[in-house]
Amino acid sequence: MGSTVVVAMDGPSGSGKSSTSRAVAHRLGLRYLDTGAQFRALTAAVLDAGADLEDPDAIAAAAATTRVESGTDPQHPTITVDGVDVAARIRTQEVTDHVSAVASVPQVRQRLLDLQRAIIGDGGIVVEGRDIGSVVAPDAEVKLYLTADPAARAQRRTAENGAADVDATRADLLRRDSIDSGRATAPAVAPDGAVHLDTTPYTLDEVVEQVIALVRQQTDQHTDQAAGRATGAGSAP
Ligand SMILES: Nc1ncnc2c1ncn2[C@@H]1O[C@H](COP(=O)(O)OP(=O)(O)O)[C@@H](O)[C@H]1O
Ligand SMILES: Nc1ccn([C@H]2C[C@H](O)[C@@H](COP(=O)(O)OP(=O)(O)O)O2)c(=O)n1
Repeated sequence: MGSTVVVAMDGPSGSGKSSTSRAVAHRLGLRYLDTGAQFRALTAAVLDAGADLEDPDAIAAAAATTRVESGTDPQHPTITVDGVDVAARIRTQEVTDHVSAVASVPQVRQRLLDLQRAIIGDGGIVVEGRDIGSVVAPDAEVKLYLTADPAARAQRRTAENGAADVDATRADLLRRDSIDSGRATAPAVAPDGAVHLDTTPYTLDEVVEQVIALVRQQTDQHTDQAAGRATGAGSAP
């Protein structure tokens, strides 16, 4: 696999972005970046700083001095805040409850946008989130928009968390969908040019196979186009 490819994977919670991205990156020898984990990490830092979560300026100030680092090995992704491992902390209900509010603050998004683009660098990476194909990497060679029925998403999340209350999980997913897609800065959208994949009827393995086939097809197309440009193929004599 060409090591400069960027695969942008967007979609709502529980659509399968993380598990699909990690498996695809591992299979294709690419790096992996979970941008949701970065927003969760800044949220944990903002909570620890005791900032007023109703006050965007207070959130921005608390986030401004926080150093977030992401390890991009798809088999062992890591996330630290000021050098401290926060992998478990960012999955707590407290962080989940507040992450969409923190992610709505423009200064928070700008700070992470700079970091995300620095990590993407020359590519060779699968990046997942809500604004990857639209804002972070609009020139990505491969753009995917994953969805699934809310019932399936809630069922998946409930099983993953070992929680009992599917209805509460579903309500929480829909609450975050609404904040994420309604915010003014970089709202969660289906990016222009993204291939829409409804994962509801497919197993994770089936989705991974479909995405790998698409990445191969799209990157072959790009290679063909580049070769065409190099030889002048397709242009007027
Ligand atoms: N196609 C699928 N079918 C069934 N379960 C899936 C599928 N894709 C992902 N899952 C499971 O659903 C849960 C949420 O998936 P995840 O990849 O974390 O979604 P997202 O990153 O979009 O929130 C995980 O436990 C994962 O193993
Ligand atoms: N690129 C991104 C990634 C996540 N976010 C926000 C919106 C999401 O509700 C939270 C958490 O994202 P995450 O991908 O961890 O959420 P789930 O694992 O799907 O529950 O962060 C964002 O605004 N932009």
